[in-house]
Amino acid sequence: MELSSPKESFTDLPEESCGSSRNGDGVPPLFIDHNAPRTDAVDLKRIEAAVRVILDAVGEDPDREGLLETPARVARMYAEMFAGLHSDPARHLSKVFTEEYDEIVLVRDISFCSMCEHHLLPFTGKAHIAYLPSGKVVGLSKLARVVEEVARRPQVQERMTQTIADMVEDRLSAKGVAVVCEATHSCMTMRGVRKPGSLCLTSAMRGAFRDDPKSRAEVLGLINREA
Ligand SMILES: Nc1nc2c(ncn2[C@@H]2O[C@H](COP(=O)(O)OP(=O)(O)OP(=O)(O)O)[C@@H](O)[C@H]2O)c(=O)[nH]1
Ligand SMILES: [Zn+2]
Repeated sequence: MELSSPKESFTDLPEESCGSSRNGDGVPPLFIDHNAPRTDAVDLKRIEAAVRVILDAVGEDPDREGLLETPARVARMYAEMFAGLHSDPARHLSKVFTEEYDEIVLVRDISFCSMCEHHLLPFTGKAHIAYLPSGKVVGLSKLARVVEEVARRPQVQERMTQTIADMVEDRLSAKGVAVVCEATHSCMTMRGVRKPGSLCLTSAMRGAFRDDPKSRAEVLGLINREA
């Protein structure tokens, strides 16, 4: 199964295609964040038209003053929420450095906001990423960047968790990878079954964390430890 699921190869994207290299008015930005995913690959005009249809269909007047700018706002919002479809989050893991450290590295409580692919409603929570290095480590912020960008896709939590684990395992050649995500799904809290407070936990274990019960228990103990 293709877990990272970009629709094309992004390795050949020109550098300037990453980040908000221009805004809607064609005015150059103050700076270019080369770490940011693309937000310019989304068809804003088609989203705007669709939002007008939705407003009309629910019985609203898309031409009343308060809603005039709403289709454009929603289009920009989707471009932001789905920017991860147009980038390869694993690129953040390309700058690794050598360090003789072979114990657990864990970054906990990385907040994220993703979109459930069934209802296009947000699921929000925290991701915890641990790995056992094999001579190579990566900047800690890069793990958070991977979470931030993988989250910006329509998906289920299970796939998001596995995608992150596979990227870390692959790029760092880690001896073990553990990813745990915990999230609240709006589609379960604000509609449908309406269960506020319910939490979904998913994990993806690779290498030693999957095969060795002691390593698995150690990393889960660190993830669950009181801060
Ligand atoms: N496994 C999994 N399910 C999810 C996730 N996000 C949303 N869902 C579920 O997707 C399911 C979609 O079920 P359907 O029966 O097709 O849609 P529905 O009639 O809107 O379902 P209800 O939410 O029960 O009202 C629901 O049970 C959601 O809770 C996720 O990340 N992982
Ligand atoms: Zn849902």
